[in-house]
Amino acid sequence: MKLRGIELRRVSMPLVAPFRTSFGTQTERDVLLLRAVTDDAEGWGECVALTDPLYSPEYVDSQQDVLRRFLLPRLASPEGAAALGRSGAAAVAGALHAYKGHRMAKAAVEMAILDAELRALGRSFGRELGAVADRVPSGVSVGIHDSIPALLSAVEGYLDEGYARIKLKIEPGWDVAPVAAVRERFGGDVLLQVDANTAYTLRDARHLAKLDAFDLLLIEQPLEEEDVLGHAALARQLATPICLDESVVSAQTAAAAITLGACQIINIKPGRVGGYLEARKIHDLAAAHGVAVWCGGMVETGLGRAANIALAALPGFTLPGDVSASGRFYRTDITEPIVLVDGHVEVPTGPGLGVTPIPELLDRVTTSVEWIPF
Ligand SMILES: CSCC[C@@H](NC(=O)CCC(=O)O)C(=O)O
Ligand SMILES: [Mg+2]
Repeated sequence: MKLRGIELRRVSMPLVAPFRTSFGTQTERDVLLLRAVTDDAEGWGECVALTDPLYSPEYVDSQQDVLRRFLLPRLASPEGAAALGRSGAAAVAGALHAYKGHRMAKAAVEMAILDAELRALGRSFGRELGAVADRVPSGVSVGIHDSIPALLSAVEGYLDEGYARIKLKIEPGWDVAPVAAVRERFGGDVLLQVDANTAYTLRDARHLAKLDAFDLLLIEQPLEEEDVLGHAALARQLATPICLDESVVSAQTAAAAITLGACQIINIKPGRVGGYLEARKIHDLAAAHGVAVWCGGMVETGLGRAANIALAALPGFTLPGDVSASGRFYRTDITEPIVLVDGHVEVPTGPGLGVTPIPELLDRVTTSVEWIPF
């Protein structure tokens, strides 16, 4: 693997509707894409950092900066180039380990190099990661709405589209009532879960226990990301399984959370944990402990979406993921749109990601391009 350089490209994609969570409302996605150019092929990576550091410490400008000033020069150094020459994408995490954090930037560069490597080999992401299915069920994430009727209308639309599972964003003041209304309107058979994005504290335990009445699959990240012991205490007070998202940033933190009883389920997001190879490690670790995992989403373009679907096809991903169709968030994706068929999305079979940006669509949303030569 000889890397000639990496393009840092920013694209701005309007969302089809505002997406409100406990930490804010998004109306467009400012995405950092990486294009790795090697002697044998080109590969694409997607950095999932949001515009503001409200989901995690990373924000998109910080990730472009850390790539430009630290991560890419390290990979371009003689040691980095030698490691890449020997082991390709498998060398990226080790080569960048000295730099703390910035996992979303590290994940994006590993993804781009892995994509180039696999395209050159003619091997798909799914084949490389260990996919055991050619399609996976898709859940859908539903934001906080202005009213219960508006929420019910949105949920009805997603159920009509065939989504296999409904996830409701919640926050203090918008939790028990919307969940009860969805259960009342659509019945007990709908697979239903909630995501608080760290909005509660342990003092809310008795209130959160009211959600036990609604047969939820899980409660995702109720407490702040570093409160692992708080999640363990909360798990002892709730019947509904606790699922961690923001708290799990590596296989190490996944092991600690499982051992401490802080979670019974894990939402795996490759960008959050530093890449698809670390994501697979967490999948393997969770399986060894009998912990179910599912693939989370960060409102990715079709590039990240395609890679997530390949990951979601691994055997331990036993719950529907946030791997929804492109149309959930975007009127026009930068790739061929990912579509929902009978509640499932197809695992791409082509080399690498199996999808590539459509040049004219990519150019239409591009806001900047920066070339980093190696
Ligand atoms: C902008 S919200 C991103 C984080 C959120 N992601 C989703 O709700 C799923 C988004 C998607 O389907 O891509 C989560 O905490 O799980
Ligand atoms: Mg979440």
